[in-house]
Amino acid sequence: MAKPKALLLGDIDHAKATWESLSDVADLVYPQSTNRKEFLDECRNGKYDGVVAAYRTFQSAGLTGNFDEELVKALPKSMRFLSHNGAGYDQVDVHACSARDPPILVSNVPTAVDDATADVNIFLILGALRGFNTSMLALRNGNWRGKPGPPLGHDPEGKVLGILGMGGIGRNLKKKAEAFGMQVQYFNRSKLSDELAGGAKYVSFDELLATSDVLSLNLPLNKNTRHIISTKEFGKMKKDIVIVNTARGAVIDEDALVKALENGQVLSCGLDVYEEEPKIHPGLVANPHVMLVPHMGTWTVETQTAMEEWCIANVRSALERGKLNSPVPEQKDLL
Ligand SMILES: O=CC(=O)O
Repeated sequence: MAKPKALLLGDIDHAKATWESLSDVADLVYPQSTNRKEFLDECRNGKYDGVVAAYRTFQSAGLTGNFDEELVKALPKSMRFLSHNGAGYDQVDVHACSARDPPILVSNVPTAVDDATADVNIFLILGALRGFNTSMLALRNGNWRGKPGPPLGHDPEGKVLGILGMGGIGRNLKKKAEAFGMQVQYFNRSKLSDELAGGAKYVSFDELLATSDVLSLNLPLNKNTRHIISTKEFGKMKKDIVIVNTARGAVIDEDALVKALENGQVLSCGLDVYEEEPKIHPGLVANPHVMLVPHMGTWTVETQTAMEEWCIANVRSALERGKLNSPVPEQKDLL
């Protein structure tokens, strides 16, 4: 009997041997196309017929575009599983995957990303509180600390950290921030159990905005969270708040953020993610009070390896057991 096929969209850099070991249960197939149109043509021309599971990376959107309704409809009927390499899966229209007949079940990578992302979060919190960017820029421009010298920074000790979105990364960040003496409060769609909250105070969204010294965005991007922080929300915050985002750029309205920085409502911010990556709002690039990292939350050998292994394990499980190990929560009714 012919083996099922497994399709790779994007690159595997660390777990190559594990990917290749899937050839004991599947024929491994790779796209020849170099853009979305060609990929859609390949799908429609039957090149991927027999593909049961696909593995995709965040960067593969450069080839296929987002997994939107058009793409989902073009995929072969044989395809039942999509293993997405990333915690955030806003590039995948899960609703379209569920609605297709037969549905495509989607998995993501929770937990493996938590430590590295929360580390970048802490780096950005400390950097933005201390205002390191101005003097780091001055030094590289040959001006030592710049003139008239950098403004004094602020200690994390005793500051209130508001975490918006208390999933795995938010909870990991909480523990790290407490080691720096920060007091943690959070808002989440639902209150966590005492055990998961670990003593962090649950507050309303408005209270989080009004009483945090540092606000960290740790929630997924979806239609309910796009621009969850915009002009109205900045207006409810403490003056001189520090904003940090390692989630997805579009949870903040970048235009509104630039204005809030310019009018002094926001003291400084630290960003790893942007609304239109790899483009960055010129108002952010121009502002020395903004720490900018080019989407590197999970960019470590250890974490990238763990994420690849995780996704391949999802593909193997799909092929061998007809089940994903870490299905996305939106599809729990389909399982
Ligand atoms: O951005 C990184 C991820 O979603 O894992």
